[in-house]
Amino acid sequence: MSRESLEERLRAIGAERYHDKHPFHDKLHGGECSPDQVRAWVINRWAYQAAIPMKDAAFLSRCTDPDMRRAWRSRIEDHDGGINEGGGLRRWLKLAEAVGLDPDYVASGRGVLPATQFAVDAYIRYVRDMPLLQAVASSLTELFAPSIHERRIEGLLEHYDFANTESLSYFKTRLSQAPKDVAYGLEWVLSHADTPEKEDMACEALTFKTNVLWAQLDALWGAYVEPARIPPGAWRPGEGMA
Ligand SMILES: O=C(O)c1cc(C(=O)O)c2c(n1)C(=O)C(=O)c1cc(C(=O)O)[nH]c1-2
Repeated sequence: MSRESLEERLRAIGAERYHDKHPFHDKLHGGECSPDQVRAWVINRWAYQAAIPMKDAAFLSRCTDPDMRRAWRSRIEDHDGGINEGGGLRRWLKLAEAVGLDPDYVASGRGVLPATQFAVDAYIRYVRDMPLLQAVASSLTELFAPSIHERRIEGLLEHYDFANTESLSYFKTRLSQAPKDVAYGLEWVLSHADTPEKEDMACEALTFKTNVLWAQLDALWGAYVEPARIPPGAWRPGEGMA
């Protein structure tokens, strides 16, 4: 198989399985979420945001090539940022504040749905334990992220009063960060997946990751969209407000 055909296979996985196809995103971007459904999304998505620098730290801990570590470490800087200015995580908390939540409540991780926590923990473990090729390939959902971020910025600005440049700064910033990460990750996967078995491994990793993302939205839908069924211990409307 050629590099081109592997890239085609990877893109086909995104076209079929990426979470931009999930009905929760249609509802969110189309202005059909209630304020509490938006809050539930912000609280649960925090769990994913918080896991990302942890999985990247797990990645760095097993990476023996200094050049690769140098290229990869900016991912942690993007999310954690410096002591004073912070990074993506702090920008996410701006969104939390804008939708009426107490940022300390969101940052505590309390109220996150059990299935969401299982999914994000599985992502950290996957990156820590699987062959490096799969650890890298699992990040390639970011090939498809800029277009969903663009659609989200547009949809939220159109439909919700809380949306403005400050509250949506997380997504705006990702528009320039994600392409640099994914260009590196894709090139690395295409040049290291040099046997049919390794190509399959890369595709399996990307499929696994689309499942991590999809499972989070299924959990959200089951808990907060009618007929809503909020699991014990998960966030209930009214809790964690500013
Ligand atoms: O809003 C989204 O749909 C979305 C999806 C993804 C993704 O595809 O994993 C990421 C992000 N956002 C994101 O903001 C982000 O920083 C990010 C890092 C990673 C990763 O796997 O390393 N994915 C994503």
